[in-house]
This record gives sequence, C-alpha cells and structure tokens, in this order.
Amino acid sequence: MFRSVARSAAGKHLLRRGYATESVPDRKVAVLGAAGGIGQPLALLMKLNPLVSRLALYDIANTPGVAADVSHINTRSEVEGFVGEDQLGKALEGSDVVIIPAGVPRKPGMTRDDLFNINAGIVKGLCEAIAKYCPHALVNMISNPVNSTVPIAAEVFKKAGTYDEKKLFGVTTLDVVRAKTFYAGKAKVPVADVNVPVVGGHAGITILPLFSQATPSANLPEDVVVALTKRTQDGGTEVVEAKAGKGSATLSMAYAGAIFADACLKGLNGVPDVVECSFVQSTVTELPFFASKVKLGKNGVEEVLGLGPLSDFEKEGLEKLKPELKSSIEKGIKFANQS
Ligand SMILES: NC(=O)C1=CN([C@@H]2O[C@H](COP(=O)(O)OP(=O)(O)OC[C@H]3O[C@@H](n4cnc5c(N)ncnc54)[C@H](O)[C@@H]3O)[C@@H](O)[C@H]2O)C=CC1
Ligand SMILES: O=C([O-])CC(=O)C(=O)O
Repeated sequence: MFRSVARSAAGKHLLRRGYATESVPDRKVAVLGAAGGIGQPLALLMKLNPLVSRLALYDIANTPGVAADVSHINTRSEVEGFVGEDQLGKALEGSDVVIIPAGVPRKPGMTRDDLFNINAGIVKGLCEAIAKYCPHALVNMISNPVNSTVPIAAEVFKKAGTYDEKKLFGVTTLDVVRAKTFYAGKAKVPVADVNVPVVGGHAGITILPLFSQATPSANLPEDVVVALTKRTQDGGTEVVEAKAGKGSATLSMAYAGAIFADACLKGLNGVPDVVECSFVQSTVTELPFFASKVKLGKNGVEEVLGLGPLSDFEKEGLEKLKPELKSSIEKGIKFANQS
C-alpha cells in the first residue's frame, strides 16, 4: 500500500531530506525487546522516523506502558504494544523490518560470549517466530554475541525453509559510530564529515576499524592509529565499566540501531547508494559471515562490498581476528542445530 505524500507539505519536506521519491510506502517495523535499555530509546527514534507507518513494540514485560507513552508523539506511525509470547505473532505479522535488542546485557568482567547461554535461546525462539509470521522481513540483530546470534538466526531460517541471506544483518553500526567519534577527536576534523569502515565482527579484536580508509584523511601517526583501534575495539567495555553493573551501551546503541534501520528502510524504498557496514553472509574472506560495507536495496543486501586496500597493521589485525570469529560463528551454528 502506498500513501502518496508528494504534494503535501510533509511530502515536500521528506523529498528534500531524501526520504521520498514520489511517495512514501507504508512500512511496518517491529522492535523485539522494546521495553529494555536499548528498546525504549530505539522505539522513540523509530517513532520519529517518517519512513515508518506502523511500529510494533514487543517484549515479555512492560510494553503496554512503553507503547502508550511513545504513541502520544505526533509523528506518522501508528504504535501498538504487544506483551508475552501469545502476542508475538501479531507483533510480527506484516513487518518489513524486525529489530532485535532482546536479551541480557553484560556486567563488568564479562565478555559478550558470556551472554551466549541466555541470549542464544532467546534469539532462536524469536527467529522461529519471524520465520512463521514475517519470513520476508529484514532482520536487524542487535542481541549479543552478534558473532554467534546471526549464525543462529541463519540456521533457524534454513531449518524453516525461509532463509534469504540478503535479509539477515548483524548490527555493527555502533562500532562505526564510535570509530567516527574517536577519529574526529584525534584528527581534529568535524565529526559530521567523518567516514570510517569497520569490518570483521562485533566483539573485541574481531572489531577491525579501517582508519587507513578514514575520510577526511589525516595521516595520523601509527601509535595514534593503534590507540584508536584499541579504543574502538574496547568501546563496549568502556561503557560496561562506566555503568558499573547497570548494563551496557543503550543510548548510543539505540542511535546506531536507528541509523541502521533507517538505511534498511531507505534501501527497501529504492533510495540509491545506501551503504552501511553490517555483519552478513559473506565471501569477502573465507569466513561464512563477516562485517563489511554493504549496499542496501529493495531486497535487503544488494551487494557486499570488498575490504579495499588495507595497511600492514590492518592486514595483521584481519588475520588475528579470523580464528576467534570462526569459532564464534561455529558455536552459533552448532547451538542452532543441536537444540
Ligand atoms: N550489537 C550491538 O552493538 C550491541 C548489542 N547490545 C546487546 O543488546 C542486548 C539488549 O541490551 P539492553 O537493552 O541493554 O538489555 P535490557 O536487559 O535492558 O533489555 C533487554 C530486553 O529484552 C527483553 N527480553 C528478554 N527476553 C525476551 C524475549 N524472549 N522476547 C522479547 N524480549 C525479551 C527484556 O524483557 C528486556 O526488556 C544485549 O544482548 C546487549 O549485549 C548492546 C549494545 C550494543
Ligand atoms: O559491550 C557490550 O556488551 C555491548 C555492545 O555490544 C557494545 O556496546 O558494543
């Protein structure tokens, strides 16, 4: 269904911002885990996105309150709250994009992999429901460990016969957001102008920012690049430690998740040249899943872009990350096929 807005004042505003061509299609977005630390601000940001016409907020508790609250905001989308497994099907039906920030966050001293035992089961259950109720939706996986939860989702969809590798994304946008912010600080360039690809995966050394390709280029000395790389890789831990037991990044993650979902919606709507980094099925390296720049289109992934030229330091980082990323991917695949 298409709602023609081109001639209205709102439509002209959308056209100017690149959010519309002739008309803005109706798009339903579902957030699973919508009452959580990420889920609530992400629900707010998706409510502010003019590309969304229906916003479904699902959680196992507390969603009626979040949905009632967000629904009063005078923007385009209709908001509905769903609570408990009985309502999951209704939340998902008709969704174009499903964003998954459901699951437990880290506490100081934990790795993302320490979340596997709880989050693997949560993600598996949610993906089984996606396969049943909205098999064609683009899935944006935020729940950690992303290096394993994305392979779990792929296996669940394969078992259900609905897997389309173009529609499954691990959200690594927060790594890009951090790399841009930290780089701008050191390079003394306006942060809004900065671009830095981040490849690999989403945990520790598997996060590989490519500062040699950062723009505007600043020719930073090697020791600064090494320090920026380490800070980007440890960005999540920096927040976990600062929150001292009260969870991990939520506000910056909601921002990053909203950017990535917006890119997916723009791609679906046919906006050209939408490119974001994401952890997807890939042939860029020998690993079956890998984060790199991805061009988004009407069916999800239009093209997985290559790595481009790497510095010696980045080449070394790439080789170092492969064993850990491989084992996290295999752990996810094994879990999905055993349970
Ligand atoms: N990909 C990334 O860059 C990032 C990922 N994360 C991950 O996001 C996840 C969520 O983090 P927070 O929002 O801070 O946690 P949180 O604990 O504040 O919220 C999680 C929400 O998930 C809900 N939930 C649990 N089981 C569920 C189920 N079966 N169905 C639906 N909802 C369910 C909970 O009720 C809760 O409201 C964690 O795994 C965290 O590690 C966090 C930051 C960045
Ligand atoms: O570090 C964590 O546990 C949460 C996360 O993925 C991030 O902030 O990048």
